[in-house]
Amino acid sequence: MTTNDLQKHVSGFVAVIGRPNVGKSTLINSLIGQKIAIMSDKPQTTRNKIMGVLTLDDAQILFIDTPGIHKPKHKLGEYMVRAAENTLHEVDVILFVVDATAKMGPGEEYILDNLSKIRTPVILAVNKIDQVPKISLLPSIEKYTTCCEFAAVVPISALDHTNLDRLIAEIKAHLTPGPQYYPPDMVTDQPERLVISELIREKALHATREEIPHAILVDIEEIKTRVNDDLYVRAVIYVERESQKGIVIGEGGKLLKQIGQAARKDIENLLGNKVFLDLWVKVKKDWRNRENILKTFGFE
Ligand SMILES: Nc1nc2c(ncn2[C@@H]2O[C@H](COP(=O)(O)OP(=O)(O)OP(=O)(O)O)[C@@H](O)[C@H]2O)c(=O)[nH]1
Repeated sequence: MTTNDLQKHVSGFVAVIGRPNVGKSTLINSLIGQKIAIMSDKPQTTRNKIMGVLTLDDAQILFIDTPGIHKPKHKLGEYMVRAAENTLHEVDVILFVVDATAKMGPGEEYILDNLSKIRTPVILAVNKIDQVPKISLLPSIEKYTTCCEFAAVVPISALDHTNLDRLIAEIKAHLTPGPQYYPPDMVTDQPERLVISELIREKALHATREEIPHAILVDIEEIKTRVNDDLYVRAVIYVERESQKGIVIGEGGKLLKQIGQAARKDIENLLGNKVFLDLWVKVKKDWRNRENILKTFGFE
């Protein structure tokens, strides 16, 4: 990059917020083009902040995928809300993602109320427009624009990649000249173990469907590089009750094996190494309400 290019180069942080299930992970994945954030059909699965880095010729955008803001129900919920709110003060732009197929509800009102206390510019991304007729789009957008001021409003489909260029342009307009923080080939600054635990969690949630809503926590106990750069990973899936342990393991260990195989494939794709995944299931009663356990897993 020449000095002249550097002067034109902008960079900054963007917090992606929105009610669970509006499509934040899908959007980040579509923008960055690589699977880094957890995806699930169930709400509130994004528990850790996963950062994706979009490197363009003239800009570098660092996305922070904040955990879904919602009213705290337990300690983990409180952590998520606090972390998200702190982040919002520090970023250059807030990307508020809403679902065009759903009415504006208490979840959005709660977020809007929080946003009104923050001076960071907010871009409203109205997602899933592939699912709604054009005629009903405007009235639903107006619900938001009449009550709040946005730096921009961009209707998008994260799934179909519709209007994502415009979204990027709007984001770029709010960034200031700055350096490339990360090398261009870097898509996430998360430690390997966080990404690996997210992938395992995603597979476990997917495999157990409705039976274990959010009672799963994954801890990576060990990562070791073996000969030929093969990776050995020992991970524990923590559940809250003995009965849930049985569900995750499945008959004759069938389900756990399935979770392990699916996760291993994704980890190998992501890291480009052959992986040996040593997967365990353990019970830790009521982990959601224990602050020290949260700390152990890196939730400061
Ligand atoms: N039709 C349609 N579906 C979408 C679009 N974007 C996301 N989805 C779907 O919406 C569901 C939720 O998407 P996610 O990306 O997991 O949502 P999220 O906001 O990250 O959810 P949390 O992590 O729980 O906060 C998934 O089934 C996606 O496939 C879109 O543009 N169009």
